[in-house]
Amino acid sequence: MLIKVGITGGIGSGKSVVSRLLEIMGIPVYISDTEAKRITCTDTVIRRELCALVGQEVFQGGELNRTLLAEYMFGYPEHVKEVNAIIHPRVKDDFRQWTVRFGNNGLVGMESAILIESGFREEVDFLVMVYAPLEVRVERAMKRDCSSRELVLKRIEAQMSDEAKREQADFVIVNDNETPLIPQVLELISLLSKNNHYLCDAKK
Ligand SMILES: CC(C)(COP(=O)(O)OP(=O)(O)OC[C@H]1O[C@@H](n2cnc3c(N)ncnc32)[C@H](O)[C@@H]1O)[C@@H](O)C(=O)NCCC(=O)NCCS
Ligand SMILES: Nc1ncnc2c1ncn2[C@@H]1O[C@H](COP(=O)(O)OP(=O)(O)OP(=O)(O)O)[C@@H](O)[C@H]1O
Repeated sequence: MLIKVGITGGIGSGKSVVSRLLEIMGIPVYISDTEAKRITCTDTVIRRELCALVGQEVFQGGELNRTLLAEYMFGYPEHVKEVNAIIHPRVKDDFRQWTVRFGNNGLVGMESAILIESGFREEVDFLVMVYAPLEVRVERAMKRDCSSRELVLKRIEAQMSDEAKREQADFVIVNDNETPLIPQVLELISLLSKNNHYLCDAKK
């Protein structure tokens, strides 16, 4: 059986770092945000529906007007729902098609900050939450995005809380700059792949 593991966590928790480690260890990971952005720019049905919802200007010269879409969405939870109802079903289909290429064995990942909110929980067999304390996340996001504390906190407030994510998760990876990260990722792989055998028996 192909085992699908979801990787979620708030801004700056370290999802991308964990996904990268999994990829280095040979586990393909579907990065939902990247794929959602690709699909949004290429899918004609999404284009048509987004134009009908937001206005024709949402695509300019064939390119998505990210500023306009961001202005339309952020701060308006109803708008976020409407936009996600257009984009996320296509992402779900794309993820399902992506998994087919890996056959019926092994382990694959799906990374998304909004995995639970987007209704992708049922798409994965296990869910891992990457956790870091609030202050660590704020510092990391500010440094990475050259962002202000206020902006990072505003984005954090708009996301589902860590407590709510933890309730839905099967495992927590602590990425707090103190707990060693790689042993946790190795243990996760080992736990999830206990039925996958890679080593040949020397006696057979
Ligand atoms: C709306 C867009 C144009 C804004 O782009 P921008 O470069 O300004 O912001 P960025 O992508 O860095 O996102 C900013 C923050 O908003 C959150 N966010 C992004 N998209 C969504 C979404 N669809 N629903 C809820 N939160 C979102 C991100 O987690 C991030 O913390 C862009 O995020 C987008 O194309 N989103 C659609 C893709 C998507 O649904 N991604 C979410 C993961 S599946
Ligand atoms: N254990 C760590 N040690 C040092 N730096 C780290 C560690 N974990 C994450 N970082 C750094 O913190 C920043 C945020 O990490 P990352 O991009 O993986 O978070 P994320 O959860 O994917 O965030 P977002 O949802 O905003 O994309 C990055 O610059 C990353 O290199």
